[in-house]
Amino acid sequence: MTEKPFLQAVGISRVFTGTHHEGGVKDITLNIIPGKITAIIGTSGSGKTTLLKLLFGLLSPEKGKVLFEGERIWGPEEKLIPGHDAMKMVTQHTDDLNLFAKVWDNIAVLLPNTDIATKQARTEEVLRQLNMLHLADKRVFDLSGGEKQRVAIARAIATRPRVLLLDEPFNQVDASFREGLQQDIRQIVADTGLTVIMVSHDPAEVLSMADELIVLKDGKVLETGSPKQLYQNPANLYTAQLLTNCNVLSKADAKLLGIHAKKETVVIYPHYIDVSGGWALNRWVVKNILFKGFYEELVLDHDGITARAFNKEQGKFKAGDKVTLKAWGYLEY
Ligand SMILES: Nc1ncnc2c1ncn2[C@@H]1O[C@H](COP(=O)(O)OP(=O)(O)OP(=O)(O)O)[C@@H](O)[C@H]1O
Repeated sequence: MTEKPFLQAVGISRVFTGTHHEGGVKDITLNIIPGKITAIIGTSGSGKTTLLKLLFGLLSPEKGKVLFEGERIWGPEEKLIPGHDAMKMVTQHTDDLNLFAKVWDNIAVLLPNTDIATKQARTEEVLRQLNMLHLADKRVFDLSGGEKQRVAIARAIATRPRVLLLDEPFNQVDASFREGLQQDIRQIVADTGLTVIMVSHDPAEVLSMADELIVLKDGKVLETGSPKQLYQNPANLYTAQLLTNCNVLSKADAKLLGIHAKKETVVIYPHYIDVSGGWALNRWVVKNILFKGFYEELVLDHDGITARAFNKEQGKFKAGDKVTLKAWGYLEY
């Protein structure tokens, strides 16, 4: 017997027609890999949240269907409580928390009273997984935004859903907290086989957290692949620009970095550019130097053409220096 696909979208569309533009998603077919983290990425308005809501059952597709292990996911027009029991969703708003109850009770309340020992053990386990055990007796009201977000995720996984959908869950969380939470979610996925589908704007986040990326453009899937594949070899310029802050030059301008491309548009990641101060081909001028911690970003100009390069030997250049650029890697479109 062949195994049923896990979570599938089959030709789903949901289009919103506005006065100036059309939004939503159009004719999407995809398979979510079980036990992995899939991130949906795309520019603002590309349909990420719409796709997440369709997968979860918060929206009904106009065309096509969403299937969980072969079973249709019903939307709000079709079922009083839409979606599937095996799925839980967390957004950046932690609305469903009981602010005046303790962290412990926010989790425990979701678990059945039939076996108190099991209920206690599960609440403790979930709080431990999210590094919240030391805050168990605090009221949610007194927690920081990042801690509240952890409680929201703990609540979502308490009843052991098989799929967790996250819509920009780390938006309100500061950088240091964010990294810890990302690692904890990766650990939970590794330990429990939970499947996570997340929407994120942050390239660093999706690159380090996801196993699989779905790139959306104008409501359609443009490409899919692992973060490494799509970072190193994106099939589309759009994807390269989503994942990196890259230089995009014309074929003619790229010659100024020693590139002889065949196609019209050349993408060069800033860390693929060597900057040297030799005499021979001093064509570029250092316009600005931005301190970035362990490296600096050089903003360079050549008669109105701008390029950015990273330099780890801080202090080597100053504004106004004439330099030579040599790219040792590039992509062309
Ligand atoms: N309920 C709705 N009614 C009308 N238009 C909608 C509705 N929901 C979404 N849209 C439109 O559909 C498009 C896609 O929206 P969606 O929220 O899915 O995009 P997104 O990629 O998640 O954007 P962002 O990154 O800005 O959150 C947008 O143009 C949006 O205005």
